Amino acid sequence: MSSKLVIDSLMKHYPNVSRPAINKVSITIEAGEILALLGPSGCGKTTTLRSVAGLEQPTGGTISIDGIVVNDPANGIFVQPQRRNLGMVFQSYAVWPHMTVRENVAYPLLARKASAKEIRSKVDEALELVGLSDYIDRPVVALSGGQMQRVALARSLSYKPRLLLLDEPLSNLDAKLRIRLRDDLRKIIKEAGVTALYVTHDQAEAVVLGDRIGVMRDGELLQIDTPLGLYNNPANSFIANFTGAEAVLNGVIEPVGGRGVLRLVGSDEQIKLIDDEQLIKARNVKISIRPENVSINSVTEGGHAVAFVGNIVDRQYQGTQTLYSVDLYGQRMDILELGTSPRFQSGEAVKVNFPIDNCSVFIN
Ligand SMILES: Nc1ncnc2c1ncn2[C@@H]1O[C@H](COP(=O)(O)OP(=O)(O)OP(=O)(O)O)[C@@H](O)[C@H]1O
Repeated sequence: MSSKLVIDSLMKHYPNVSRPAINKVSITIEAGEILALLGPSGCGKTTTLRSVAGLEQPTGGTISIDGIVVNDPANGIFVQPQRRNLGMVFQSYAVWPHMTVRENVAYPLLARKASAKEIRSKVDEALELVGLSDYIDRPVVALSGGQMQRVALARSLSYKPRLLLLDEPLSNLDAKLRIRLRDDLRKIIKEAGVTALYVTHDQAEAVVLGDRIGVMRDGELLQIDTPLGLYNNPANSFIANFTGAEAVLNGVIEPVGGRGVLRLVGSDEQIKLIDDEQLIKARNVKISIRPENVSINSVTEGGHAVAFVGNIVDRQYQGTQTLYSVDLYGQRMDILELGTSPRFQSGEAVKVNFPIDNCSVFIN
C-alpha cells in the first residue's frame, strides 16, 4: 500500500544559525509517485528527507502521511520514526555485515513479529524484485557495493513501507554500477508501487528516476515539475544552469507594437517574439541554451530559420561526442555534437542554428 505525502510550509532552524536550513518548503507526493529532490550540497534536501523520516525535528510547518499528521511543531505533534512505517536507503551500505542476505532482509520482518512462513515469502519476493534471488544465502560482506545496496533496498521494501526514502543511494558506487542500478531502481520502485522521495545532487539521476523533480537552493524549493517541464521551461537561470544549460548569452529585447523582439547582443537577427511584459520591460536579458540543442553546419550549407555565423575557438573531443566552444558576436557558447568523428576544426567559421523553442529567456 503506498501513501500520499504532504509537506506543508516546512521550516528548520538550527540553533545559532541565522539562515534556516529549510524555508517554507511545500511538496505533495501522490501515492505511487517518485519525487526526486535535486540541488547542490547544503541546499536542505537531506534535512527535508530526514524530517519526513522523523530523524530531524522541523521547527515549523507540517508533514502528513495519508492525511495523518506526523509533524506539527506548533501543536506539539511528533510521531516517532519507528511508528511512521517508512523504508530508508542511504548512501552508506546500511546492511548487517555479520548476516547473510536472507537474514538482512528478514530482520525488519522479525522485528515486526511476522510468522516464519510470511517472512520466507516476503524475503523471496523482495529479493526477486531487486534481482538477488541467487544470492540469498551469501554473507553480505561477500557482495559488491551495488549488490549491498540492492540488499538494503530489499530490506526496506520487504515489509511494504508506506513511503520509501532514498538519500543519495548511488553515491558510493563506481560510475558503471551507478548507472546500472539507477536504471534498475526506477523499475524496482515502480514494481513495488511504493511512494518514494529520492534525494540527489545528480541531475541525470533525478531525470531518470523522478516522475517529478523538485529543485532546491539555499533551503528553498525553487521549482517542481516533470523532467520534461523542468528541462524545457526552467523557472530561472539557476535551474537552467543546474540542469546543464551551459550557454548563457546576453540578449536584448526591443519593444515593437506591444510585443518584444529578442535579439542576440551584437546581431540584428530576430530570434523570436516575446510576449512576457516583465521581460519586455527589462530589455536586457539572458538567453540560456543547452549545448545539445544547438546544431552547427558548414557556412556553405543551406539556410535555417535563425542561424548565426560564429567561429570555433576550441574543441574538446570526448570520444562519443565533441564539445565545441564557439564565438558568437564576442560571446562564447558551447555546442555539443554527437558522433565519434568531429566535423569542424578550431578557427573554422560555422553556421549556428538557433533552437528557438528550446532557449529560455530570463531577466538579468
Ligand atoms: N546539525 C546541524 N547544525 C547546523 N546546521 C546544520 C546541521 N545540519 C545541517 N545543517 C545546515 O543545514 C543546511 C542544509 O543541509 P542539508 O544536509 O540538508 O543539505 P543537503 O542539500 O542535503 O546537502 P548534502 O548534499 O551536502 O548533504 C546546510 O547549510 C547545513 O550546513
